[in-house]
Amino acid sequence: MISELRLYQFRCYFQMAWEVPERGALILGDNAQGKTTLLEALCFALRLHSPRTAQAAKMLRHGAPQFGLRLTVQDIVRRIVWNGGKLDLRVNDEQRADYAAYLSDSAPVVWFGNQDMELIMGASEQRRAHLDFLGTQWHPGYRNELLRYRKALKSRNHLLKYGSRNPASIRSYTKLLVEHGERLVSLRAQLLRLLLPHIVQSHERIAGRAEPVELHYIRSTEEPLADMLERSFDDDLRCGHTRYGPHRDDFRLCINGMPAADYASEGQRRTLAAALKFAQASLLCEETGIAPYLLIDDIFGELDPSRRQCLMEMIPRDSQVFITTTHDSWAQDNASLPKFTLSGGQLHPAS
Ligand SMILES: Nc1ncnc2c1ncn2[C@@H]1O[C@H](COP(=O)(O)OP(=O)(O)OP(=O)(O)O)[C@@H](O)[C@H]1O
Repeated sequence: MISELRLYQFRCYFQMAWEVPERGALILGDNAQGKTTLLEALCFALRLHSPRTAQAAKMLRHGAPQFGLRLTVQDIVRRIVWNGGKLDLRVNDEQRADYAAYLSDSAPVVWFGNQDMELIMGASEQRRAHLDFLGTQWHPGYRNELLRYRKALKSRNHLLKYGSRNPASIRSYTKLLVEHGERLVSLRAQLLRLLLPHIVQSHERIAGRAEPVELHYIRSTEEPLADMLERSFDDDLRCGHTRYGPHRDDFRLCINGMPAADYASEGQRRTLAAALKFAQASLLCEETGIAPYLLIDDIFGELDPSRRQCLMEMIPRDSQVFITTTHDSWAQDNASLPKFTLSGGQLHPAS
């Protein structure tokens, strides 16, 4: 459990220290007070991942030269300093050489923000990002394959764009792309198979009735990736980028046999998106044996009281949970978490 968080020059926070209650907290604040930023800081300190940006530099307070995060989890202190484009990662003052070393003993996280409500209908990038964040927390090999795939893709695209006179070099990256791409696809498909029963269960609890839910992995090509990349070589050269592979894959949720993105009502899509998030929490519990931290950003105020109650009951018992809201009334109704108000970058226990 997290017992303390300290921020330094992190987005809107100049300096802040917070003694974190054992069960987590419900954080109430007006718009633009730093609620999402607080959850982002927790997410980054735990997983080196921000759901808002892929560039750590964006988290730097405007005009500041560096930012720092310090998280105490039981008797372990995790510390991150970003300075001049470099991240210094330490656990109990010992430097961790890279992301993988820092993450190796950090607990999983489930992030549930407002934009996730659009997960079913939204762009495929959003669903891939969602799947990859889950995958990297589920299986150590997933992160490895994903990073190697991305590296090969970046190099191949660079050559396609700027080095077209050298097809042999492009083909050497194609080989790497296929090798890591196929492994990544098979891990993603395995992950979706494991996730499905958790979604079915969560969906039934939230919707209050059983409806057939399916989950399909959609490849950007039906052909083996190696064949497709060979066949599209000239077109890729003309376009200057790689048009097939796991970076273009997607997954689709179906309800009652029909794709939810095309046929489900808005309410059904939101229920499915919530089910997907809570399924993620129960899958991570089951697969890693560790209750994930839940970071829930401003979604509860939008839901009716019975649905809120249902979601609260679905939070894994041992999870530490952080919920933000602008809705005073819902915060007052909810007696189960310690409450704080956030204003001007400072947290205060709510009376
Ligand atoms: N890098 C940065 N440096 C300084 N301030 C920043 C930076 N990035 C964002 N901000 C500001 O931080 C403030 C708080 O943003 P945040 O998204 O955390 O607010 P919030 O309380 O979640 O608001 P809302 O309820 O509207 O979602 C905003 O005014 C935003 O413009």
